[in-house]
Amino acid sequence: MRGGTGQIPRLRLTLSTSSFSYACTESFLTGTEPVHSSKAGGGSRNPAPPRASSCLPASPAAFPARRAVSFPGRAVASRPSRPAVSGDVAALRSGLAGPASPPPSPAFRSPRRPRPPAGGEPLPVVSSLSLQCAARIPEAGALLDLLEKCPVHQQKGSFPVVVFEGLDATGKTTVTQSVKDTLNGFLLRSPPACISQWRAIFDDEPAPIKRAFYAAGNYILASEIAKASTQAPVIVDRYWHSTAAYTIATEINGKVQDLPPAHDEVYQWPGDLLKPDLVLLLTVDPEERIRRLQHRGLEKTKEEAELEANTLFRQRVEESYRRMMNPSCQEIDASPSKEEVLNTVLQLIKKHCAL
Ligand SMILES: Nc1ncnc2c1ncn2[C@@H]1O[C@H](COP(=O)(O)OP(=O)(O)O)[C@@H](O)[C@H]1O
Ligand SMILES: Cc1cn([C@H]2C[C@H](O)[C@@H](COP(=O)(O)OP(=O)(O)O)O2)c(=O)[nH]c1=O
Repeated sequence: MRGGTGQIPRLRLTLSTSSFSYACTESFLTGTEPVHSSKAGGGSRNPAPPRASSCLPASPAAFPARRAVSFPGRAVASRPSRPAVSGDVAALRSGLAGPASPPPSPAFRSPRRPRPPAGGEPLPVVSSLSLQCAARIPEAGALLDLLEKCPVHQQKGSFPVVVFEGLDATGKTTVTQSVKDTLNGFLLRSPPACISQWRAIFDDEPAPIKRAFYAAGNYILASEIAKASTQAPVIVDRYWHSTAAYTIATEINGKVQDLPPAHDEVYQWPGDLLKPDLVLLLTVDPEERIRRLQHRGLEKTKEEAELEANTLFRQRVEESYRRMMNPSCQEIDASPSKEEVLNTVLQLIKKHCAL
């Protein structure tokens, strides 16, 4: 069924009254089995691991050949030309290409539907949306399959969960690996390893679809965090704050002053996403960051190219990080040596987490 007719995907980014989520994921069904957590190796960027069996859909037949289908949604999905600033903010709040009015309470539209009654069929709208998504992007179907397996209410274990955020080349990969080694913990990243092989595919899609991928990745990652945090401290390289900050900075053009004001609901953590204990935001001055980027010499993602070319974009991402709430980010100057940064980080973790 997944390879059905070329209907228009209904992937929508929705920013509603308490946070934002992705209407594509309205089609995500709920399930009961947690996704297995993986002990990440760290160090390598954008890993494309062999398909982990625990994360795979049931059969390769689930992946019909990709078809080039023209996509009217593109017009909606591409970055909007800049209307009045207040219009941008209103669009962010009420939903890009989303419903004209905010959804009824509960205000936050979870990427997932409530669990269907035991043994019950998925809601018709759910299955039809899911098929629409999957018809054009087979990997979307596989993503839905994975999300189905994640429990709806994800409980953190007793060990601390510490997230590292920051612009590219601020030192996240370096410090997360060292903290993981020091604390003998788990190192996980967003998007999680089990879906990272599809990242290039979704990165080439219009913005709302791409973001739906990252948003879904956070929920899949949350199940891995939930499981791992019952066994050891969990270190996370990017999580919801990245998805939110890059989305806001992309959808709002212009200067930092044009961002939704501090305390706006767009900076809120989603109500149904497992929260970390501590979020550390690594910052370095722009010159040092460029030096590190050049030294690293890896192929650039679109966001990285944008960050390099566009000072305002970089400022908007960083400022959006600073405005994130509940949990907010604790900023760390990551310009000193690797050893000094590690020391600062470890002290903060000791201070804020029960270790
Ligand atoms: N504190 C530091 N001082 C100097 N160089 C650093 C420091 N931290 C990281 N680097 C170097 O900067 C580059 C980018 O770091 P990386 O950890 O890959 O950043 P990110 O994961 O945030 O993109 C790498 O070449 C890394 O070795
Ligand atoms: C996790 C995540 C990353 N991104 C972007 C930010 C980065 O510019 C790009 C690459 O992220 P990443 O692979 O984590 O790069 P790095 O190790 O250099 O930090 O993807 C999003 O736009 N949304 C997200 O949810």
